[in-house]
Amino acid sequence: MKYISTRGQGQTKDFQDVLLAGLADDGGLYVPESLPTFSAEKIRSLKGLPYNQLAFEIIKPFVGGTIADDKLKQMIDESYDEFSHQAVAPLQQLGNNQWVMELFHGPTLAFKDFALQLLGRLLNHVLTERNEKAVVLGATSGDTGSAAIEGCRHSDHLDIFILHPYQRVSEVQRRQMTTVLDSNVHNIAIQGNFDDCQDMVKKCFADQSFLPENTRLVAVNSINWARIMAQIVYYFHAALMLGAPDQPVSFSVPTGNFGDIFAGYIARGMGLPVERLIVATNNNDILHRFFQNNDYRKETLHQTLSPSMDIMVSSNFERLLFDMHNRDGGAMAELMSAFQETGNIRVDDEAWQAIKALFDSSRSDDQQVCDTISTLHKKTGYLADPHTATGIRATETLELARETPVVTLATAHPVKFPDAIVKAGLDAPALPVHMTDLFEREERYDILENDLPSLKAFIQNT
Ligand SMILES: Cc1ncc(COP(=O)(O)O)c(C=O)c1O
Ligand SMILES: N[C@@H](CCOP(=O)(O)O)C(=O)O
Repeated sequence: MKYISTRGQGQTKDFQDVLLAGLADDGGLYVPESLPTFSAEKIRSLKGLPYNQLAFEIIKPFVGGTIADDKLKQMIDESYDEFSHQAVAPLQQLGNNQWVMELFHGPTLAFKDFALQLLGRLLNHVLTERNEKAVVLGATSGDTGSAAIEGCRHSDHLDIFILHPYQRVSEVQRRQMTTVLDSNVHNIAIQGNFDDCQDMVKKCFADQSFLPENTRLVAVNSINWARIMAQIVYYFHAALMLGAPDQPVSFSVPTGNFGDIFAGYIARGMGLPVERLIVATNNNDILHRFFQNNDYRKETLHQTLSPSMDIMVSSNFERLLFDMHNRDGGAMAELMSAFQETGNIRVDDEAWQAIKALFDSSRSDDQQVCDTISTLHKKTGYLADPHTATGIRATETLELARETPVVTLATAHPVKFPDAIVKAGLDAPALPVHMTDLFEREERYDILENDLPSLKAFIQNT
C-alpha cells in the first residue's frame, strides 16, 4: 500500500515511512492512495474473532507487507493484552438499540491506548531494525499525552516530548503524564491552549534543523496515519457484534481533532455498513458549525468540563476535505493556505450536501453534559465521563433511524474527570488499583512560554 499527501506535493511513501513521519513534506497529511475493501462475505468471516485477531485482519493491508506478519501479530497481541477487560472494547446496552462501546480499559483509561500501545511497539520495532533514533513529539489536551508516554517509555530508541496546555488538563490527566519519571520522557506545560501546542508541533515538522544529526522527528498525534489505522478496528468490532454486514450501524463520536470519527469514515470506505456518523462536540463547535451551516470558522477556544475536546482547529478534518475535493491535492493546498489567512472554509454546496448524508452533528454545553451524566445515571446506573456524555446526548437529540443500532464511543473513564462527575451531583469514582497512589507520586515537568524558539532550544538541550 502507498500513501499520498492531502496537499499533492509530498512524496509517495510506504507504511514504515509514514509511521516514522509526521506531516508530509508539503504540510499535508498522509492518506492511503486507495483503501483496501472488504466484501460482505469477508466481513462475515470476521464474526466472533477475538479483538487482537480482528485487529490483525484489519491492520495488515495498511501495513502492506512492510512488517512481517508474525511480528505484526505479536505486537498487536502484546498491545491488547495490556487491556483490563477480556473483550478489550466491551459493548453495554443503554436502551432500545442504544449502546456504548467502552474504549477506556487500556492502561491510561482513554481510547488513545488502542492506537498508542501499538504505535509505541511499531516505532520501537522499526527504529531497532533500522538502528535509528527518534524524537517523538506530541501535543495533548489531556489523553494522548499519557497514552503516548505509556506506549513509548520502554524504547531505547526514542525520547518523547509531550506538550500540554498549562492548567487546562484535569489533575488526574496531568499526573498520569508527569509522574512517569523515565529518563526518555519529557513533559512540557505550555502557557497557552491546546491549539498553541498543536501549532508548535506542526511548525517543528516544517523546520527540523533544531534536531541532532541522524534523528527523526515522529508524530504521535492522529496526524500520524498509524493512529487512525488502529482506531478503525473497533468500528468493525462493534458493528460485527450488532449484526454487520447484514445490519447497518450508526456511531456517535465525541469529537475534537476529528481523528476518531475519521477512523469510522474509513471503516465505511472499506465496506462496513455504517449508516450515520454523528459528530458530538462541546462548546468548541467548529465541526458542528460546519455540518450544520457549511461554516468552518476559527473562533475563541473555550475551557469546558470535557477538556480533551477543547480544540479549535481539527487536524484530521483536512483528510475529509481531501475526499470532498475529489482528492485533488492542488485544490487542497490552495484551500489550506487560504484557511491559514482567513481562518474559515466554506465548501461547494453539492459536496457539503453529499457529506451531510453520512454525517450529522450535535453540540452540548457543560450544563447539558452534567444533566446527561446525571439523568443517565438515574435511569440506568451507568456513569459516563463528560466526553462520552456529549455523544450520548447527541443520540438522544438527533432523529436517528429507530431500527438502526447506535453505538456511542465511550472515549474515557469517568475517573479522569471527577470535577464533572461532582458537578453532575454524583460521587467521584475511586481510582483503579494500578493508580491508587497517583496523588502521592512525584511529578516532573517544565513550564515554557508559548514560544517556538524556546521549545526548540529545550528539545535541543535535553
Ligand atoms: C476522552 C476524549 N474524547 C474524545 C476526544 C476527541 O477525539 P478526536 O480528537 O479523535 O476527535 C478526545 C481527544 O482527542 C478525548 O481524549
Ligand atoms: N484530545 C486529544 C488531543 C490530541 O488529539 P490526537 O488524537 O490528534 O492526538 C488529547 O486528549 O490529547
